[in-house]
Amino acid sequence: MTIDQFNFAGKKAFVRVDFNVPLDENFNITDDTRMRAALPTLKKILTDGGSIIIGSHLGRPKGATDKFSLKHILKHLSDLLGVEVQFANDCMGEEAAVKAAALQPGEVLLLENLRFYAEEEGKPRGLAEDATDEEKKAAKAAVKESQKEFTKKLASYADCYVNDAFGTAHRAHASTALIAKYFDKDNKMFGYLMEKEVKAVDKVLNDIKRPFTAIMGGSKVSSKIEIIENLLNKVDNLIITGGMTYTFTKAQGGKIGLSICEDDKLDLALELLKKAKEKGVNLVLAVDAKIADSFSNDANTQFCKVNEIPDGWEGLDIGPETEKIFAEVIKNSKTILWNGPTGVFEFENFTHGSRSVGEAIVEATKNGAFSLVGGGDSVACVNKFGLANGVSYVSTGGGALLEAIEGKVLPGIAAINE
Ligand SMILES: Nc1ncnc2c1ncn2[C@@H]1O[C@H](COP(=O)(O)OP(=O)(O)O)[C@@H](O)[C@H]1O
Ligand SMILES: O=C(OP(=O)(O)O)[C@H](O)COP(=O)(O)O
Repeated sequence: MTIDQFNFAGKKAFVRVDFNVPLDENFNITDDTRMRAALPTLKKILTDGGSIIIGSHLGRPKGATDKFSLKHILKHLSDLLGVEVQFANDCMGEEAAVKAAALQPGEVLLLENLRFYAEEEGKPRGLAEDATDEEKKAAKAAVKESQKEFTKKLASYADCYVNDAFGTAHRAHASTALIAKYFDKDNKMFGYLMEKEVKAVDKVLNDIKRPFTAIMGGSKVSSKIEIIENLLNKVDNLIITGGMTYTFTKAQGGKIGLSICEDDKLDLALELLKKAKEKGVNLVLAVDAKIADSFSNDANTQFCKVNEIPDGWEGLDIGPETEKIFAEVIKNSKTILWNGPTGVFEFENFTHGSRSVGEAIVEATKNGAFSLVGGGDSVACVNKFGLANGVSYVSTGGGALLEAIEGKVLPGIAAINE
């Protein structure tokens, strides 16, 4: 079933989108690409005469907090759609059920952040640090059990299910995967964005022009480091940058000061370095860093070798030597995949590295390379630097894009196809 074949007239659609957009300290949206990307699907449903219940997450909350409330995006969503979008303060409460039931054709209801409930991810929360294995097992079983009710309730709001959340398609969560089984095959489908993203990934995978370079940065070290091993089977060059750098530097015995690091991934980092060598993949790491004496745009800064960061300082961007090395590799590539900034690009003083990587990608693209940039923050980055038109394809997925390129079947996609 494709969305084009479906007539939504008189139907209520539960649409899972990825509105996990970057917000500034005043809760202003700094990049709305992910919201705009879902508009064709939302508009098609409304034009057909359907109504919509929108489900999304925002950030990685560990419970209900104002900081991660989707009410911050409500007004902008109404503006983009040209419809006064209603809001349910709790995706599970009575209010959500009543408002969903009362929706008339052309109306839209946005549910509060689904991740305010542990059931969305299906992982227990609030476990004591010293919890025993037995307690952990019991907590996991309990949340898995209550997840069924949670999923069923979400499904009960609608007649059909549309998954348009490519950015979250690599998560086997209640609203991205489990929910699909509550709809028969004629009432569940991908939205336009999902269709477009899957086609773009297929295009790359079916015809990889070499050298193929992947650039992985950002701050989601633990989820992305796991992806590297499979990517090593696909790429010729792998540039590791951003927050991921320091786990590799520390693993090799370097001094990283206060830089972000995943201590339980040090062995994995060493193993990946070894595997890259065995497979003949050129794994490129930073040699220098722009360091700061606090996590702030106004911090004192200096450049130093990446493995000689003094105590009390942290690496917030790459240094000029590294920029040159990265640019050289990128400019000699024919396929380029970028996910994750080289530094804390939200702070003006730490944008230089990400900008230089973006510019090198644009130059390579001008010279015939096919370039893909993906991820909420990476896309915000290329937009901020005015480089989006110079890359071949901008994806709303970061981790999802990497996993799709890795060759994995994403749970959000499998759930609809099964
Ligand atoms: N050295 C670093 N230290 C701390 N945070 C970093 C560092 N480099 C990049 N980041 C942060 O990584 C975030 C983006 O990471 P991520 O979510 O993995 O990317 P994307 O959304 O593009 O997939 C940005 O908020 C940026 O500030
Ligand atoms: O922003 C997202 O992913 P990305 O940072 O890899 O682009 C998605 O919304 C998924 O979020 P998650 O990585 O917290 O599951």
